Amino acid sequence: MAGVEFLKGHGTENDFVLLPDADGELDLTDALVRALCDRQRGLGADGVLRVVRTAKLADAPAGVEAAEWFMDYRNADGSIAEMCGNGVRVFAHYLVRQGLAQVGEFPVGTRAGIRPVIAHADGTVTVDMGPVTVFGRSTATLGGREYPGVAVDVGNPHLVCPLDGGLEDLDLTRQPGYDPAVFPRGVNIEFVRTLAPGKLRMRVHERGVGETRSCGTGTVATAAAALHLTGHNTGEVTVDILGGQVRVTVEDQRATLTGPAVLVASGTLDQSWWDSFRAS
Ligand SMILES: N[C@@H](CCC[C@H](N)C(=O)O)C(=O)O
Repeated sequence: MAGVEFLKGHGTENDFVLLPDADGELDLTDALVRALCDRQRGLGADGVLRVVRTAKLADAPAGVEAAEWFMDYRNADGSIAEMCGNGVRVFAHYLVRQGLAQVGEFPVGTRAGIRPVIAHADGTVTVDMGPVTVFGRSTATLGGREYPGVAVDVGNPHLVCPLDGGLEDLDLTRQPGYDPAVFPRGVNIEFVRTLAPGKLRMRVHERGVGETRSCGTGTVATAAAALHLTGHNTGEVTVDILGGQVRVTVEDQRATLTGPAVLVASGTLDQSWWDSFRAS
Protein backbone atom coordinates (compact mmCIF):
# COMPACT_ATOMS: atom_id res chain seq x y z
CA MET A 1 0.00 0.00 0.00
CA ALA A 2 1.22 3.49 -0.84
CA GLY A 3 0.77 5.20 2.53
CA VAL A 4 0.00 8.84 3.23
CA GLU A 5 2.56 11.59 2.63
CA PHE A 6 3.35 13.94 5.54
CA LEU A 7 5.80 16.63 6.57
CA LYS A 8 6.69 17.91 10.00
CA GLY A 9 7.40 21.58 10.60
CA HIS A 10 7.27 24.30 13.19
CA GLY A 11 7.03 28.07 13.64
CA THR A 12 8.87 29.15 16.80
CA GLU A 13 8.44 25.58 18.05
CA ASN A 14 4.66 25.51 17.64
CA ASP A 15 4.76 22.26 15.69
CA PHE A 16 2.56 20.82 12.98
CA VAL A 17 2.02 17.76 10.84
CA LEU A 18 1.43 18.89 7.26
CA LEU A 19 -0.71 16.68 5.04
CA PRO A 20 -0.42 17.52 1.33
CA ASP A 21 -3.89 16.89 -0.12
CA ALA A 22 -4.12 19.05 -3.27
CA ASP A 23 -7.28 17.38 -4.52
CA GLY A 24 -9.08 17.15 -1.18
CA GLU A 25 -9.14 13.37 -1.10
CA LEU A 26 -8.03 12.67 2.49
CA ASP A 27 -10.74 11.68 4.96
CA LEU A 28 -9.28 13.50 7.98
CA THR A 29 -11.33 12.47 11.01
CA ASP A 30 -10.98 13.91 14.53
CA ALA A 31 -9.60 10.55 15.69
CA LEU A 32 -6.91 10.69 13.02
CA VAL A 33 -5.91 14.21 14.01
CA ARG A 34 -5.67 13.19 17.67
CA ALA A 35 -3.56 10.15 16.77
CA LEU A 36 -1.25 12.12 14.45
CA CYS A 37 -0.65 14.75 17.13
CA ASP A 38 -0.11 12.25 19.93
CA ARG A 39 3.57 12.31 20.91
CA GLN A 40 3.61 8.62 21.87
CA ARG A 41 1.31 6.78 19.46
CA GLY A 42 1.59 9.19 16.50
CA LEU A 43 4.04 11.70 15.05
CA GLY A 44 3.43 14.33 17.73
CA ALA A 45 2.37 17.91 17.06
CA ASP A 46 0.30 20.82 18.35
CA GLY A 47 -1.88 20.68 15.26
CA VAL A 48 -2.41 19.47 11.70
CA LEU A 49 -2.25 21.57 8.53
CA ARG A 50 -3.99 19.95 5.57
CA VAL A 51 -2.78 21.58 2.36
CA VAL A 52 -5.70 21.57 -0.06
CA ARG A 53 -6.64 23.51 -3.19
CA THR A 54 -9.46 25.88 -2.27
CA ALA A 55 -11.37 24.80 -5.38
CA LYS A 56 -11.40 21.21 -4.10
CA LEU A 57 -12.86 22.05 -0.67
CA ALA A 58 -16.38 20.78 -0.12
CA ASP A 59 -17.06 23.36 2.62
CA ALA A 60 -14.95 26.41 1.65
CA PRO A 61 -15.84 29.47 3.73
CA ALA A 62 -17.25 32.39 1.72
CA GLY A 63 -14.68 34.81 0.33
CA VAL A 64 -11.61 32.57 0.10
CA GLU A 65 -11.97 31.65 -3.60
CA ALA A 66 -9.17 34.01 -4.66
CA ALA A 67 -6.63 31.96 -2.69
CA GLU A 68 -5.38 28.95 -4.64
CA TRP A 69 -4.42 27.12 -1.44
CA PHE A 70 -6.41 26.63 1.76
CA MET A 71 -4.94 25.89 5.20
CA ASP A 72 -7.28 23.35 6.81
CA TYR A 73 -6.07 23.71 10.41
CA ARG A 74 -6.97 21.31 13.27
CA ASN A 75 -5.96 21.51 16.93
CA ALA A 76 -4.30 18.47 18.54
CA ASP A 77 -7.62 17.44 20.14
CA GLY A 78 -9.22 17.26 16.67
CA SER A 79 -11.16 20.52 16.97
CA ILE A 80 -11.23 22.99 14.12
CA ALA A 81 -9.95 26.54 14.67
CA GLU A 82 -10.44 29.58 12.52
CA MET A 83 -6.83 30.64 12.25
CA CYS A 84 -3.28 29.74 13.21
CA GLY A 85 -0.60 32.41 12.87
CA ASN A 86 2.41 30.11 13.21
CA GLY A 87 0.73 27.50 11.04
CA VAL A 88 0.13 29.89 8.17
CA ARG A 89 3.85 30.76 8.09
CA VAL A 90 4.82 27.08 7.95
CA PHE A 91 2.10 26.49 5.34
CA ALA A 92 3.41 29.34 3.13
CA HIS A 93 7.00 28.15 3.52
CA TYR A 94 5.94 24.65 2.45
CA LEU A 95 4.17 25.99 -0.67
CA VAL A 96 7.33 27.87 -1.69
CA ARG A 97 9.63 24.91 -1.01
CA GLN A 98 7.38 22.68 -3.13
CA GLY A 99 7.28 25.20 -5.99
CA LEU A 100 3.53 25.65 -5.48
CA ALA A 101 4.03 29.38 -4.76
CA GLN A 102 6.88 31.81 -5.30
CA VAL A 103 8.92 33.87 -2.85
CA GLY A 104 6.98 37.15 -2.49
CA GLU A 105 3.32 37.83 -1.79
CA PHE A 106 0.43 35.40 -2.23
CA PRO A 107 -2.89 34.75 -0.49
CA VAL A 108 -3.66 31.79 1.78
CA GLY A 109 -7.26 30.75 2.47
CA THR A 110 -8.19 30.13 6.11
CA ARG A 111 -11.47 29.76 7.98
CA ALA A 112 -10.98 33.35 9.17
CA GLY A 113 -10.77 34.52 5.53
CA ILE A 114 -7.89 35.21 3.17
CA ARG A 115 -4.55 35.94 4.82
CA PRO A 116 -2.02 37.54 2.44
CA VAL A 117 1.52 36.37 3.21
CA ILE A 118 4.95 37.50 2.10
CA ALA A 119 7.39 34.58 1.93
CA HIS A 120 10.92 35.96 2.27
CA ALA A 121 13.95 34.36 0.64
CA ASP A 122 15.48 33.56 4.06
CA GLY A 123 12.51 31.33 5.03
CA THR A 124 10.83 33.84 7.31
CA VAL A 125 7.25 34.80 6.51
CA THR A 126 5.22 37.94 7.13
CA VAL A 127 1.46 37.40 7.49
CA ASP A 128 -1.26 40.02 7.18
CA MET A 129 -3.28 38.78 10.14
CA GLY A 130 -6.39 40.78 9.21
CA PRO A 131 -8.62 42.57 11.67
CA VAL A 132 -7.65 42.53 15.36
CA THR A 133 -10.45 43.56 17.70
CA VAL A 134 -10.23 44.28 21.41
CA PHE A 135 -13.78 43.45 22.51
CA GLY A 136 -13.82 43.72 26.28
CA ARG A 137 -12.41 42.64 29.60
CA SER A 138 -12.62 39.27 31.30
CA THR A 139 -10.80 37.18 33.90
CA ALA A 140 -8.84 33.94 33.86
CA THR A 141 -8.48 31.80 36.96
CA LEU A 142 -5.49 29.62 37.70
CA GLY A 143 -4.27 27.98 40.88
CA GLY A 144 -6.95 29.74 42.93
CA ARG A 145 -5.95 33.19 41.64
CA GLU A 146 -7.78 35.58 39.34
CA TYR A 147 -6.00 37.19 36.41
CA PRO A 148 -7.82 40.16 34.84
CA GLY A 149 -7.33 40.35 31.12
CA VAL A 150 -8.29 41.85 27.77
CA ALA A 151 -10.49 39.93 25.29
CA VAL A 152 -9.16 40.07 21.74
CA ASP A 153 -10.43 38.58 18.48
CA VAL A 154 -7.77 37.71 15.88
CA GLY A 155 -10.14 35.54 13.85
CA ASN A 156 -9.95 33.22 16.86
CA PRO A 157 -10.61 34.19 20.51
CA HIS A 158 -7.96 35.25 23.02
CA LEU A 159 -7.80 36.47 26.62
CA VAL A 160 -4.57 38.36 27.34
CA CYS A 161 -3.66 38.66 31.03
CA PRO A 162 -0.83 41.08 31.93
CA LEU A 163 1.41 40.11 34.87
CA ASP A 164 3.94 42.07 36.89
CA GLY A 165 6.00 38.95 37.56
CA GLY A 166 5.77 35.23 38.11
CA LEU A 167 5.35 34.34 34.43
CA GLU A 168 7.83 31.46 34.69
CA ASP A 169 6.07 30.04 37.77
CA LEU A 170 2.62 29.57 36.22
CA ASP A 171 1.41 25.99 36.01
CA LEU A 172 -0.13 25.81 32.54
CA THR A 173 -0.42 22.02 32.54
CA ARG A 174 -4.05 22.70 33.47
CA GLN A 175 -6.68 24.62 31.52
CA PRO A 176 -7.11 28.05 33.18
CA GLY A 177 -10.71 28.94 34.00
CA TYR A 178 -12.55 31.51 31.88
CA ASP A 179 -16.02 33.00 31.47
CA PRO A 180 -17.96 30.97 28.87
CA ALA A 181 -20.44 33.84 28.50
CA VAL A 182 -17.60 35.95 27.02
CA PHE A 183 -15.97 33.03 25.20
CA PRO A 184 -18.73 30.60 24.17
CA ARG A 185 -16.40 28.78 21.73
CA GLY A 186 -13.54 28.50 24.25
CA VAL A 187 -10.48 30.71 24.33
CA ASN A 188 -6.71 30.81 24.00
CA ILE A 189 -5.28 32.38 27.15
CA GLU A 190 -2.04 34.38 27.12
CA PHE A 191 -0.11 35.56 30.17
CA VAL A 192 2.22 38.43 29.37
CA ARG A 193 4.94 40.47 30.96
CA THR A 194 6.23 43.75 29.54
CA LEU A 195 10.04 43.62 29.50
CA ALA A 196 10.51 47.09 27.99
CA PRO A 197 8.41 49.39 25.81
CA GLY A 198 7.70 47.38 22.65
CA LYS A 199 9.09 44.15 24.12
CA LEU A 200 6.89 41.46 25.65
CA ARG A 201 7.32 37.95 27.00
CA MET A 202 4.36 35.60 26.73
CA ARG A 203 3.20 32.12 27.70
CA VAL A 204 0.04 30.61 26.32
CA HIS A 205 -2.51 27.92 27.00
CA GLU A 206 -4.10 27.13 23.66
CA ARG A 207 -7.67 26.07 23.17
CA GLY A 208 -7.71 22.47 21.94
CA VAL A 209 -4.01 21.90 22.63
CA GLY A 210 -2.67 22.93 26.08
CA GLU A 211 0.46 24.94 26.74
CA THR A 212 2.43 25.42 23.53
CA ARG A 213 5.84 26.98 22.98
CA SER A 214 4.32 29.67 20.79
CA CYS A 215 1.00 30.88 19.38
CA GLY A 216 1.10 33.32 16.46
CA THR A 217 -2.43 34.64 16.85
CA GLY A 218 -1.67 34.83 20.59
CA THR A 219 1.36 37.05 20.01
CA VAL A 220 -0.77 39.36 17.87
CA ALA A 221 -3.53 39.46 20.50
CA THR A 222 -0.92 40.13 23.17
CA ALA A 223 0.68 42.97 21.22
CA ALA A 224 -2.72 44.56 20.49
CA ALA A 225 -3.79 44.24 24.14
CA ALA A 226 -0.52 45.70 25.46
CA LEU A 227 -0.81 48.65 23.09
CA HIS A 228 -4.48 49.08 23.98
CA LEU A 229 -3.68 49.15 27.71
CA THR A 230 -1.17 51.96 27.14
CA GLY A 231 -3.66 53.98 25.07
CA HIS A 232 -2.29 53.09 21.63
CA ASN A 233 -3.91 51.59 18.53
CA THR A 234 -0.71 51.18 16.58
CA GLY A 235 2.85 50.12 17.25
CA GLU A 236 5.65 47.63 16.70
CA VAL A 237 6.20 44.94 19.29
CA THR A 238 8.56 42.00 19.62
CA VAL A 239 7.19 39.07 21.54
CA ASP A 240 9.43 36.47 23.20
CA ILE A 241 7.83 33.08 23.56
CA LEU A 242 9.28 29.81 24.84
CA GLY A 243 10.09 28.82 21.25
CA GLY A 244 11.76 32.02 20.06
CA GLN A 245 10.71 35.50 19.02
CA VAL A 246 8.30 37.07 16.55
CA ARG A 247 7.61 40.65 15.45
CA VAL A 248 4.12 42.12 15.40
CA THR A 249 3.06 45.39 13.80
CA VAL A 250 -0.38 46.71 14.76
CA GLU A 251 -1.95 49.31 12.47
CA ASP A 252 -5.51 50.57 12.72
CA GLN A 253 -6.82 47.36 14.24
CA ARG A 254 -5.02 45.19 11.70
CA ALA A 255 -1.72 43.48 12.31
CA THR A 256 1.17 41.76 10.60
CA LEU A 257 3.17 38.93 12.12
CA THR A 258 6.73 38.11 11.05
CA GLY A 259 8.64 35.07 12.15
CA PRO A 260 10.45 31.91 11.12
CA ALA A 261 9.05 28.81 9.49
CA VAL A 262 10.94 25.52 9.51
CA LEU A 263 10.36 22.20 7.73
CA VAL A 264 11.97 19.40 9.73
CA ALA A 265 11.15 16.14 8.00
CA SER A 266 9.02 14.41 5.44
CA GLY A 267 7.89 10.84 5.12
CA THR A 268 5.06 8.40 4.63
CA LEU A 269 2.47 7.29 7.16
CA ASP A 270 1.76 3.61 7.18
CA GLN A 271 -1.50 3.06 5.30
CA SER A 272 -2.81 0.41 7.70
CA TRP A 273 -2.06 2.71 10.69
CA TRP A 274 -3.98 5.50 8.92
CA ASP A 275 -6.87 3.18 8.01
CA SER A 276 -7.17 1.94 11.59
CA PHE A 277 -8.35 5.43 12.68
CA ARG A 278 -10.63 6.18 9.77
CA ALA A 279 -13.68 4.35 10.95
CA SER A 280 -13.53 5.54 14.57
N1 LIG B 1 -1.06 27.98 17.46
C1 LIG B 1 -1.92 28.80 16.70
C2 LIG B 1 -3.34 28.92 17.12
C3 LIG B 1 -4.07 27.61 16.87
C4 LIG B 1 -5.56 27.68 17.11
C5 LIG B 1 -5.92 27.84 18.55
N2 LIG B 1 -5.48 26.77 19.38
C6 LIG B 1 -7.45 28.00 18.64
O1 LIG B 1 -8.14 27.02 18.92
O2 LIG B 1 -7.92 29.11 18.36
C7 LIG B 1 -1.29 30.10 16.27
O3 LIG B 1 -0.07 30.08 16.02
O4 LIG B 1 -1.99 31.09 16.09
